[in-house]
Amino acid sequence: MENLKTYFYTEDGVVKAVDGVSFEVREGETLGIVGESGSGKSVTSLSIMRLLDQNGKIVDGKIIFKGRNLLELSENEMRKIRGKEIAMIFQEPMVALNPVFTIGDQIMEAIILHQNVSEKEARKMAIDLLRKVGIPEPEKRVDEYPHQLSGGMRQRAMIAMALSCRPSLLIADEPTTALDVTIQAQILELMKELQKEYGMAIILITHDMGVVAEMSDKVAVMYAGKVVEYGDVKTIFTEPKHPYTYALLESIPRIDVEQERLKSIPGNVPDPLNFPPGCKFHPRCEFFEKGKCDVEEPELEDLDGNHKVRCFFWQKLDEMRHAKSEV
Ligand SMILES: Nc1ncnc2c1ncn2[C@@H]1O[C@H](COP(=O)(O)OP(=O)(O)OP(=O)(O)O)[C@@H](O)[C@H]1O
Repeated sequence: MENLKTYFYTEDGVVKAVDGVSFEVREGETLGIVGESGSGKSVTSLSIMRLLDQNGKIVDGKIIFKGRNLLELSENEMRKIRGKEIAMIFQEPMVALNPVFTIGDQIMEAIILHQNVSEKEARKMAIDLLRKVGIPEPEKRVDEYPHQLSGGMRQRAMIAMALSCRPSLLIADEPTTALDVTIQAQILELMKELQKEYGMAIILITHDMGVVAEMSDKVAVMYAGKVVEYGDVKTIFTEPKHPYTYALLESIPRIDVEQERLKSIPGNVPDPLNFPPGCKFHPRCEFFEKGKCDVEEPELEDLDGNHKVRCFFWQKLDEMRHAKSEV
């Protein structure tokens, strides 16, 4: 993705939901996109699929997938890519699953739409997929309706449907947020196993830094429609440079340190119709400098080719962290 800009045109003004986002994800790799609610994570992924609400428009940028710019394809060509080459799973499987058709019918439909197989073969493939994603008694489950499955099983069924055409890219938007922690761990493990087997790339959207640490190779931290920090997972977790990334990391519960209360980030995500001038994070930032941060917007600075940060004063955070670690 190169300099993607996706705007929404509303009665109250223009919402710059995604404003100049760039990243890269390769075969077999997982990119985590992390940030609070409203930072533009979902709009970024819906832009890749070109499935925006009516009032949304991609106004600039490129999305190069296997050498082709998705933004230049006709709707017909795009339809061949959706679901076959690029698949998506969501937090709430009922968004993707139709309540009036059986799980099997829906997986078979996806298979038949993109592959030249008979109904009988498609049914067998659907059963095999359900088995692969860990659904017990798949021969029986294939004829059940979504409401007959538990939340975790529905999530597995949606993954089966998404994987039915062996996509090269899977976009997972908060895939485990609605599940309890043990099921969450199982689903993440399943995604990792399937990724290894299929060699697919994953874009994982989450607000949970724990999930990012578990799953990602690279991380893009988003704030108010922009990437504020980008790097490999180890760098982001051990050497965060942006005060927002640092604050997100500080708000994860830890078992190695005694904590009376979890830290939260003060203030709220800014109103997209009324972003603050300068750096959009400055009203919440402990390193804010008047006359600079509230006036100019920092560029995404490339620190060493692999690590990028959008902050004028990232050295201040470094100094604070190093001073803390010496205590
Ligand atoms: N159809 C729309 N019209 C106007 N604004 C929209 C529309 N769709 C999304 N937005 C706005 O775009 C911004 C980014 O939304 P997005 O859903 O990408 O955030 P997110 O980071 O995925 O948050 P969440 O974790 O809550 O899903 C938000 O301010 C949202 O209100």
